[in-house]
Amino acid sequence: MFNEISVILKERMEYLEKIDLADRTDGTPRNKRLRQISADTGKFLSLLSVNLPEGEIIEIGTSAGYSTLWLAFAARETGRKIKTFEIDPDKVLLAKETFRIAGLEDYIELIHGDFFDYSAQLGQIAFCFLDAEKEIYERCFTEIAHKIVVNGLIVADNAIDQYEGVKPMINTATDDNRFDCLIVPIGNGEFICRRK
Ligand SMILES: C[S@@+](CC[C@H](N)C(=O)[O-])C[C@H]1O[C@@H](n2cnc3c(N)ncnc32)[C@H](O)[C@@H]1O
Repeated sequence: MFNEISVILKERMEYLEKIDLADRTDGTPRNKRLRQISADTGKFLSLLSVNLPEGEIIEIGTSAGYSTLWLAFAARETGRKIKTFEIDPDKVLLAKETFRIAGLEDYIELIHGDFFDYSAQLGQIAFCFLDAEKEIYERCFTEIAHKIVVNGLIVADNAIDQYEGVKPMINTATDDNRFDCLIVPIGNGEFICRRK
């Protein structure tokens, strides 16, 4: 999977990595920064999502599509499709560009809007990557927990570097007997919930 990343795709990933790095120091306002996952986290998401049960694969918080690309490698491998949600119009434009350049549009459905306006319409979910504002993590968990299929996963980013923000979700999920949960120290810390 990782050996099949094309030169064009690698270049787009490096381009986004550079913007993300510059964002962190050049005074770009927080809501306009790309705030991407690390490459290691991306590989981890690919590996986790390549062997999923039946159900939707979703991402909450697309930004410019960097994390979506990693999920899309697995989707290409397995012939599946990701639904990714992004509320910010400028980031939607960047993400569209990313998916077009990467040639992975067939494996990605980009939805411009607030995730909560769409969550009720979702069917059974096999995988959710949660990477939006930390204040909404617990609500996202509550909205989707009952839709996660057996052996399905929720993976939430920033469980270590923004532990206090993610804590309400961590506590709610850990207390929920339907899930086995663990924080994995990769990238910014990934909180994984597996539906029993
Ligand atoms: C941390 S960034 C996502 C980074 C991206 N996952 C990556 O690694 O490339 C969080 C994104 O979530 C988006 N967002 C926040 N609340 C949202 C909501 N309710 N629905 C959809 N997107 C939302 C923000 O606009 C922002 O672009």
